[in-house]
Amino acid sequence: MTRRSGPGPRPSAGRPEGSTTDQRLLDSRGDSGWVHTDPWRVLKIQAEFVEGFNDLAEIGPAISVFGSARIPAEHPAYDIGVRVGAALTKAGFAVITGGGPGAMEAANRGAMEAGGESIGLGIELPWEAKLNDYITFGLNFRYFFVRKMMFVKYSQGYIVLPGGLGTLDELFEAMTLSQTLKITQFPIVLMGTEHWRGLIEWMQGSMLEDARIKQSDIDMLTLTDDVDEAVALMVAARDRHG
Ligand SMILES: C/C(=C\CNc1ncnc2c1ncn2[C@@H]1O[C@H](COP(=O)(O)O)[C@@H](O)[C@H]1O)CO
Repeated sequence: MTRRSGPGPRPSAGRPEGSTTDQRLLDSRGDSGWVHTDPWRVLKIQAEFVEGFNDLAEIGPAISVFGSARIPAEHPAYDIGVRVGAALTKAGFAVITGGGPGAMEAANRGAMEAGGESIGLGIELPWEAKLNDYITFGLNFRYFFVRKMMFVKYSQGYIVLPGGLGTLDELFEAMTLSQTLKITQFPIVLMGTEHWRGLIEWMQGSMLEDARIKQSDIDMLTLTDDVDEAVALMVAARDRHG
């Protein structure tokens, strides 16, 4: 794992050419050599947990903001991300993102420009993926699963902007953890009614209709276009539960 504090040179993901650490752990079908090295990987994984716990332990109340890595700064959702980051800062939260481009950069930018703590938890990817320029403290993880746990552990709620597979992964992990009471009192706001309405309707018409989920599972989501409403929900949860 690599670390960056404040603006300045960004750490590279620190990986050899051609593959990532996650790939070497997960994508090793048929090569029995890996079987013998896998146990030793635990030490690397452990080290990543230890460093993450150590580096993030002192951050105050924080909210994670997720969303598409692929939107340009001209996209309307980018502006929403900036406003979300700024409003969370003004409400006293640190802002945590995946540290990448698009919606992540937008939320980090809003937080940093508002003078707040802007945290990026980046991930080693097969292509050059740098932390964005609006981060006051950044970490680059090798393992997706370690990084995903850090988002949940060190934030008090999620604000989720329109996104793709990565965003859905982060959203549904939090929903599953809430459903199974692994996390409690964890508000999840979906920003962008146009983008998210179809998903909610499908959940209602298919998953709920077929009794695969309960209404309370859908009710854990708040759908809005209003940045102030999204942040007010986070503030209310913080005030209720400290
Ligand atoms: C697409 C490009 C770079 C991607 N870089 C990323 N850096 C950090 N985190 C990322 C990146 N891509 C995805 N993520 C995580 O998933 C979510 C966004 O994924 P989506 O599929 O775009 O919805 C995001 O919240 C991150 O945590 C090159 O420009």
